[in-house]
Amino acid sequence: MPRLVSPSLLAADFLHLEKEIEMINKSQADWLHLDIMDGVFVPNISYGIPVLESIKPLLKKPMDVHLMIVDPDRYVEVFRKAGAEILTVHYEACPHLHRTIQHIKDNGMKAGVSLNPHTPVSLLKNIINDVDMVLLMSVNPGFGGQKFIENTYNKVIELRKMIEQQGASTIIQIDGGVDSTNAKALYDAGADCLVAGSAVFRSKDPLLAIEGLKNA
Ligand SMILES: O=C(CO)[C@@H](O)[C@H](O)COP(=O)(O)O
Ligand SMILES: [Fe+2]
Repeated sequence: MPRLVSPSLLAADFLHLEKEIEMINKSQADWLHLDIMDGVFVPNISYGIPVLESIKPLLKKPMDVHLMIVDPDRYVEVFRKAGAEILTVHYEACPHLHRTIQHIKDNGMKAGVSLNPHTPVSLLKNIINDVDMVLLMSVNPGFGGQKFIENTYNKVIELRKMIEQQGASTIIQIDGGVDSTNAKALYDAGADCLVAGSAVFRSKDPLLAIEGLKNA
């Protein structure tokens, strides 16, 4: 199984984004995680399209875009044009999830679906073979720097079992409160990709923090 690390830009120094992107390029990070929040689906507003467009020419890694917005279908083309390679939508925001996933794939991107901490993994049974990635939220979406929810381990194990039983090749991504204290246990439980904001950008040595997560 791959061990991927996708640092979340939400915890970066926004006054010096160029420096932060150069650090990501030099690092062992596999992707860059970009959190888009609309103040409606989640009680916070982050950053948007112009920031992604500015970063794109400098960034040498795939853009892993996590949409925490209502009606994400409306913005699929916009995020492809802004440079997204992976586009993840929330289960809770998509009444026609199968159509939304198809829409993302038709635009040449990998499609992900994210579950809030209270949303059961079992609800993915009829979509798991169609998605490239499942993002399990290990905090309530909307903010960085929150405490990891321990029940996430049970969800990872259940999801890994579902993926194997249904012969899918879906990547399991974990997002929220990930750091050096839980990274190894998450990989051991069956996670493929760890998102980390504070643990990377707020650390004294972000390059080392990324290396630590990758080799946990
Ligand atoms: O999607 C989100 C929050 O809603 C995340 O991607 C956070 O940005 C992760 O930050 P840390 O919990 O690692 O500080
Ligand atoms: Fe995220």
